[in-house]
Amino acid sequence: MREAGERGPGRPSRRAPRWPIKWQLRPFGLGTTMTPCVFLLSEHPAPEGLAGCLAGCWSPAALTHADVELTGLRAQWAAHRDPARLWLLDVPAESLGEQLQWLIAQDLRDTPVLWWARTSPSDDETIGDLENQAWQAGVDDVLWAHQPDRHGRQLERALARHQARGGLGAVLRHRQQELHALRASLNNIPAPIFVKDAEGVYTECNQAFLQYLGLTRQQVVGHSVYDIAPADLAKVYDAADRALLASGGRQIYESQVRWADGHLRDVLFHKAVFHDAQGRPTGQAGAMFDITERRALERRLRQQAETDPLTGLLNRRSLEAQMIPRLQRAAEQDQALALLVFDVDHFKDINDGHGHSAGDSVLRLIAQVVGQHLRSDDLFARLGGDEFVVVLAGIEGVHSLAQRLPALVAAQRIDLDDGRSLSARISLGAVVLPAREHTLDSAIHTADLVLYEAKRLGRNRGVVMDTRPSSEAPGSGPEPGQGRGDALKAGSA
Ligand SMILES: Nc1nc2c(ncn2[C@@H]2O[C@H](COP(=O)(O)OP(=O)(O)OP(=O)(O)O)[C@@H](O)[C@H]2O)c(=O)[nH]1
Repeated sequence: MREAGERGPGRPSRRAPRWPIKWQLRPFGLGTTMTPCVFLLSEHPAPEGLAGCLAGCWSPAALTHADVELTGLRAQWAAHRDPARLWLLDVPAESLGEQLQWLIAQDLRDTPVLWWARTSPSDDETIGDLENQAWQAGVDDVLWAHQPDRHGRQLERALARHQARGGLGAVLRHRQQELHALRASLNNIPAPIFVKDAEGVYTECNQAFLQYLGLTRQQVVGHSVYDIAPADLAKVYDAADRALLASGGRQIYESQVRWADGHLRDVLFHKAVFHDAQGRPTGQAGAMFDITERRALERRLRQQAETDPLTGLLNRRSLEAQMIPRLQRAAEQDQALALLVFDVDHFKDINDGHGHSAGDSVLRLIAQVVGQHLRSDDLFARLGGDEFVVVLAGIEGVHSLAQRLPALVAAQRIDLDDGRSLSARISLGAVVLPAREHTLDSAIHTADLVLYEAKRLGRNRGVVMDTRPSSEAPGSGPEPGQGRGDALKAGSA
């Protein structure tokens, strides 16, 4: 039996009968060996010609196995299903396709199916149409009742074709074995794998996929991402699927997937489209790779690379990186820049007198106290040793902050492990720089000069220098006690 739609064997030749049908059927294996064969009979009453011919060429033993049954076919079939029998199925012409579908469902695809058509069309065109229709439906050949001289050859041809290709059933069995092996392989792959059709419906997945999501095969196959994933993630997958199908190629992207335990995991998707014979995208196959641990490690490494391990503040390198867009924006938008630099007074004495770890505690405490008085968009970094820098998001409040911070630090007491306690002081230099291009280094250098001034003035204080020319200063004028144009303002804690 051919698969529906397969090309037919072509029109039988119209030659004169050569042998009686009995003789023609004998050599084709329809004798004692009983090649399984299904005849679809198109009309009532029974085509006795055919039945008679077949009976005549059958050995008596084989004939006892032959069912010549013209009605109640499906019930008979279900009761006596036996591929070694000859089946004559009564099929009206109009339901030929339907009957073939039913036969296909019976997995009889390695059995030749011939249609005994008792219709006697008058013209070649009608014959051709009906034959085409039959071949399209999957019939191996059409035996016209009014052309008995051809039947032997037609039957021979149909059987030979089946023998030559080992029977479509064998091919299907082989394919089923391949599919089985493929599924077994997929199930052995630890990465979750899935296949979806062009509408985004899952058609296949492996065990790892089911385990990863904590779902059963029934919950996945036949369903879409909207059935198995949280709505927000399903939208992401759906958009990616559509983009992939439109591109017709491959896709790699990162997203998250709700794990079997309900937690979200970071996942890398690798997907590719597959196409039909005409090159149309018919679906996609993909694999998921869990990158949660890798992402966490990357985050840790990035954090280590960007932060000062003692205080958790930005280090100099990441401050530089974050300052690039800020300095650029300040230059483009004519914004002044406010920057504070401070260090611990006589820090060496703290280290020498209380030990290095006491010095570390002082640095940590200062970072914590100062950090509490900054805004989230201010940048706070430890430049190294006991030197810190703050870049304010705006210049407002720079004077009060410069004066408050030394006092806030001085008010802290640090309890040491040996029961003693100590306090620390800081000196701070702040600059307000005019709106033009600056580098971080030049800004820090200017602030450092102001910090030295604070040290010179006796430490434990903040000094502010506003380097803006008065023309750039806002109309509000300086804050009380604030100088302008390279003026210094010092305040002690
Ligand atoms: N505990 C500790 N000490 C450090 C660290 N890094 C640098 N230091 C010490 O910090 C001290 C810095 O001293 P300086 O800034 O040169 O001088 P100072 O004693 O603070 O004096 P002034 O700045 O003039 O007030 C040195 O003794 C360094 O060894 C660190 O991570 N932890």
